Amino acid sequence: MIIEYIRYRIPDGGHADFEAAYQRAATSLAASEECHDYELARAVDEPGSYILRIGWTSAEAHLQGFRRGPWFAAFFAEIRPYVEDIEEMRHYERTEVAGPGGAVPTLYEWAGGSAALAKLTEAFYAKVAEDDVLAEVFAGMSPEHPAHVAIWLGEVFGGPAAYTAHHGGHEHMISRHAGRAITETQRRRWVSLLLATADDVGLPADAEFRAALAGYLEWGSRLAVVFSAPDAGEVGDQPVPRWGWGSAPPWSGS
Ligand code: HEM
Repeated sequence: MIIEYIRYRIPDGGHADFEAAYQRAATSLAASEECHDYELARAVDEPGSYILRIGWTSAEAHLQGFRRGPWFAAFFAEIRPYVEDIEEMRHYERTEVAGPGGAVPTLYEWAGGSAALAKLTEAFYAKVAEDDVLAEVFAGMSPEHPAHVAIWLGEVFGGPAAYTAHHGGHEHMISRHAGRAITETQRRRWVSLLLATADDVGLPADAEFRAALAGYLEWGSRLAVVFSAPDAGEVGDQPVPRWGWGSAPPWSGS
């Protein structure tokens, strides 16, 4: 994705009209298939300074697609009066420097850290050993497996990158599923048993945490099925994924 930043300096007395014009122009952005997302922010310490951020699928999609497409005329009609107020208009690309700050707890912290995740996977794989669908799948499981999965989950949920540092990272995890031909029945049982175990061991039961946990388990387990298929291709070197709160951040009670 390419990010376009447009900085405006709007003279006194014109701020409300400017924002209203962009509110109308935004319907064209929302409808454009080249536009990923957009956001207009106003400076709090320098009234009249605005920054518009638009995520485009690519610079070419913006310049060749949007500008020549069906939505541009209506968009430009709204913002044309403010073209002279533009101070900067550039396309940017993301760098590796990005991440969440400390204001929102990670899922790892919310869950209770490494001890809580280790308790979860210990209890889970004890149940797996007794399960009519899963026992056979994990019959040859190494004794360290529960601890390793807890370390994996910890890294995915924003804790220490210990699986990457000490356990072979993403590539190793993928290799442990390769060729196992995990079925949909096995996957579904794996997820439902793990969610039930989350209740048993007392992981936070709030709606936001459980939605994020269930979302990751659905996503990850479906990928495990894909990677375990006999005809699965090479995955290549990738970082361990990170999973966050998604659309429902932790409830602060206000
Ligand atoms: C979100 C979903 C999943 C995650 C995060 C996950 C995580 C992992 C990890 C980290 C390992 C490697 C452990 C190590 O380093 O020793 C592993 C291995 C394994 N996983 Fe999964 N897994 C998932 C889904 C599944 C499912 C759905 C199945 C089957 C129903 C499955 C079956 C296995 C098996 C059989 C192994 C090898 C165990 C051993 O021999 O030690 N996994 N998994």
